[in-house]
Amino acid sequence: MANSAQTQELVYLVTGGCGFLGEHVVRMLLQREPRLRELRIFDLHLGPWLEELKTGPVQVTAIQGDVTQAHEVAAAVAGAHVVIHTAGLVDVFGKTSPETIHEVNVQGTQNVIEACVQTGTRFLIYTSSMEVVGPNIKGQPFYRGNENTPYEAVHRHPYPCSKALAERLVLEANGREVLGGLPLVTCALRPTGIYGEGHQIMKDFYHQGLRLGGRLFRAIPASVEHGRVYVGNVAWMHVLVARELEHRAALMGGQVYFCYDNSPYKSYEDFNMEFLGPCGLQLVGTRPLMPYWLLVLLAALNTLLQWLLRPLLLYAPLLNPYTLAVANTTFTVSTDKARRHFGYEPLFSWEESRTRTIRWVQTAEGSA
Ligand SMILES: NC(=O)C1=CN([C@@H]2O[C@H](COP(=O)(O)OP(=O)(O)OC[C@H]3O[C@@H](n4cnc5c(N)ncnc54)[C@H](O)[C@@H]3O)[C@@H](O)[C@H]2O)C=CC1
Ligand SMILES: CC(C)[C@@H](O)CC[C@@H](C)[C@H]1CC[C@H]2[C@@H]3[C@H](O)CC4=CC(=O)CC[C@]4(C)[C@H]3CC[C@]12C
Repeated sequence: MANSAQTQELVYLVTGGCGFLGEHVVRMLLQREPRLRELRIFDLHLGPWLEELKTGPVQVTAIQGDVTQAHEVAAAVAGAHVVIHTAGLVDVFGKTSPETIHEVNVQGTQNVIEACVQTGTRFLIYTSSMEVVGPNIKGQPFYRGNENTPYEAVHRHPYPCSKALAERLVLEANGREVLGGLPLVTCALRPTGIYGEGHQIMKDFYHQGLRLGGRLFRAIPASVEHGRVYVGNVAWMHVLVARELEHRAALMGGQVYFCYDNSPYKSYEDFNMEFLGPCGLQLVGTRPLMPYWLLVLLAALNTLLQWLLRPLLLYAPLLNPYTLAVANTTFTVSTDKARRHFGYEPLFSWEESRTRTIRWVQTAEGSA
């Protein structure tokens, strides 16, 4: 791609391009990748907002498709220079079966890899997750760790298991020969908890607070740090990796990079209050209002209720044994690998990220 710096001749494919992160990646590419000729957006559910993107100089091609269907993936990948694979089932609430999570997140990723090999696409960026590392099932803290920090990554939950398997497939595919005889170059990005415009869980917390008279009740000690990263900076890292991967293939190929920015280290609940507080909510309690054993009991009760109600309706509350365990285990990163390897610097400051997110919560709720 070296000779296309001045001309618009690149074709990118973003899988999951209508999702929370995917939409930001799509918009960031249109704003900040001048070499784009065509941007393909592949998703199971296409958003109506895509229509507004079709008026610009870049050809925007919306493709309704399923990553579990190899032929649909191959048709979408054929002719693309770069694939950014964000599509996945982000389910830690028991909404879908473990089999479905595996089929989408693992088999779907395998289908993307094979499509690149069979059609000659050389650059594949995979949206992995912090969950590939932890928190592990032993609840061991990962305190401001980096990509080389020793940590026993042991999982049981279908979601982290699927992300870990998919990431391994992507990294192992680095160097495979693609159609045309050149090597496939892959890398994986590991966001911590992404926040920002479009974050459904943030909206769920907001609605929960409204239902409780403007109050949320602390369940997790403030001392338990949880890594968070602004969606715009995650999108920017994807764009930057896609731009640099060819020229720095020897350094970046087969590598993993945590997604990070200058968002502060706080507990998950305290971090959310950076946005929900200015929207009128209050977090009650400087310490957890309930003993941990009671939270464990309530989480287990939610699992029982989910199972009992499943024939009638989907009951998927925020509190379940997995989300409680994850929220209650410190997991934060401190790294500069992305800066060292491809010159990444956050595009949005903490102040900008916070303001944009507050504005979104306010308008999203206002529109609702
Ligand atoms: N939300 C977060 O805090 C984090 C997310 N990630 C990863 O980032 C990626 C995007 O996550 P989000 O934007 O939060 O999720 P999301 O659910 O908002 O977006 C996922 C997109 O993938 C699409 N999709 C799902 N199944 C599909 C299939 N079979 N075929 C085609 N498209 C399909 C969905 O329609 C959706 O548009 C995922 O791979 C997730 O594992 C990683 C770390 C943190
Ligand atoms: C009910 C309370 C215990 C409340 O504090 C629960 C919060 C809980 C819903 C979230 C706490 C940590 C979140 C996860 C974390 O950010 C890592 C993630 C990475 C991903 O790839 C997908 C999302 C998630 C699993 C994220 C999901 C929500 C939490 C478990």
